[in-house]
Amino acid sequence: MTARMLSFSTLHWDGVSLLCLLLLAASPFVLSRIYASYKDSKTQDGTESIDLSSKRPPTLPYYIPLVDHLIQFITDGSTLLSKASKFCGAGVPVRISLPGFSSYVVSGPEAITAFFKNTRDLSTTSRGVTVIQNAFGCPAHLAHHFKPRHSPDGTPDEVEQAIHRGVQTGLSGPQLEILAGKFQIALLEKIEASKHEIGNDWVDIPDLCDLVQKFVIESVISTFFGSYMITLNPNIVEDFLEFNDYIRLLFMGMPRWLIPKAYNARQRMVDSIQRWQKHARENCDPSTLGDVDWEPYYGSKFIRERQDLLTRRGILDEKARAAENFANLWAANSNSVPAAIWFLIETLRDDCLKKEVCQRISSAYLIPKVSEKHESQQPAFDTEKLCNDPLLQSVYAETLRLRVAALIVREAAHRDFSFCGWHIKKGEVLTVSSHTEAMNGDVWGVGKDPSSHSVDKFWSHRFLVNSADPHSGPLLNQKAKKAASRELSFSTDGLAGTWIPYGGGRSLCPGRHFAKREIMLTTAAFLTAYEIDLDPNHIPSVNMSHFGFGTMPPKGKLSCRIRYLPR
Ligand code: HEM
Repeated sequence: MTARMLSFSTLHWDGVSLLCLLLLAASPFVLSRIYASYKDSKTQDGTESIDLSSKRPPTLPYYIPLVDHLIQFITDGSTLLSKASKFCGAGVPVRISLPGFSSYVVSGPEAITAFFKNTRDLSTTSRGVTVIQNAFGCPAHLAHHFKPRHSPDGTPDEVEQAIHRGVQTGLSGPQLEILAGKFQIALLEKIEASKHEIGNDWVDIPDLCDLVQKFVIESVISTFFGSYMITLNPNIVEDFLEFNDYIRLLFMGMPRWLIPKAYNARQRMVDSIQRWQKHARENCDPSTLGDVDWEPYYGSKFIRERQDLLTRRGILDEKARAAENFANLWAANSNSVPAAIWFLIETLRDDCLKKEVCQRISSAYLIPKVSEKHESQQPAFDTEKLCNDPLLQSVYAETLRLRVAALIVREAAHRDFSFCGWHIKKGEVLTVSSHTEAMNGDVWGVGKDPSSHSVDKFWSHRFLVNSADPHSGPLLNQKAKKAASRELSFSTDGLAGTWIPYGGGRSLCPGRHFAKREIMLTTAAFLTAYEIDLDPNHIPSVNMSHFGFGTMPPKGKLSCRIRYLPR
């Protein structure tokens, strides 16, 4: 069997056999590890209590020393994280261990709120450097440039603060609305152009996701990076999707000889981005652009200013700059695109919901003025109206609750400290799992009929509160409201530390406002332009292999028939 024919899991088990042989050779060491594992398992079945006086958090038991929790993390990360969160109950950090890396899993709303608030002791230091190198191809000797820099008092230095401010202002306020408008126009143009292939008669297509992600990713890329990023690199969407399929293995630093296709896809992406950087540098002088919000070379003001910040940070090498631009391109697409697809799928799967959603969308449809010659050059939807609609917001929040599985990581960068009464040493890492909290049956509301709306199922109305109905709303124990009204309102009240698809604290995802607009506009544009019939015999399932890396996409292909709606 050649290395190419081996699946990753086969390889892994071969590795395990090899490890067993090595373990025999190193038996004294192994025995002590097995004893440690046995000790931990005793604490689990309650025959020996955890030594609270040491104030060191417990470890989740594992049975194969050296491999520790690796196999379970790879094969079923969701169950591993859930076990860790239940091991000693909410609020007790529990250590899980992978070869060369270990982390304490933090669970429960109070502990997670403390985790996000403690920006003094917990920072994001280590991950950026490893990720920019492993996943985005920054040359190893330059990766240290991406280490956040601090002033002597431990606070981020001037350039770090400028980067943070740049992301916040570039993705909110007036710039956000410009980006959302650009995105909407780009998407509508692609849908309009598809009329040549999808006419008024039904067409069978093998995978709806392919169609949606092609249109949405291209629109996001041209919104942020300018139209030349696409014209210079016509295969960028395909390369991105292939790269993204391997993201987990790349993040983990899997060597090239094991995953050559991943490295090739990554290289094509880096080459494309470098081509774009060179083209923009040669054809556009940013110093002449002043306050321009968008132009075709660098795209958005946000990305243009980011290039200047890279220079101020001393990152001059083109490959290192490409790695950072690549990281931004990935952040802008990897989570929101599958989330947009899920929003559309859930709406299409339920006729009643589809009817309601279509009504809300049509009330946000802006009737084009007769004087407007180029209809497709104008936004068609009132984005604010879409984003404030209670039902659409509930579908959006429920989609993220169910499909986002982000592992939010912080490090005790500066010193030992006490976390919820437990001693964490300098350099140790703490992790929060958004999906584990999203599945916490002690917190989430399940309506009047818990079996239909259990936490593992999609329920479009979960985030809608009817103050006259104590069973409504996202919380199991919804607090009674003063004035009883039958009107449904969207609410995430009481969900701090529980609904956390965007992380929290200082690193709370700055792209969340754009993502919300992108997700809603995608469904609005598709449902207005097309009639889509999903295959009723196919129930879409979730690709859990993306667990830990943000939004988990649908698994496999989603065949459907589609036609352009006559207007
Ligand atoms: C459904 C869509 C999205 C989800 C679920 C998501 C989730 C996340 C999460 C969990 C983090 C880490 C937060 C933390 O450490 O506390 C993050 C960070 C980040 N996201 Fe998003 N994101 C989404 C969309 C976007 C978009 C559309 C953009 C850009 C346009 C973006 C840009 C970023 C950036 C730049 C960071 C790093 C922030 C920092 O380290 O300070 N995200 N995102």
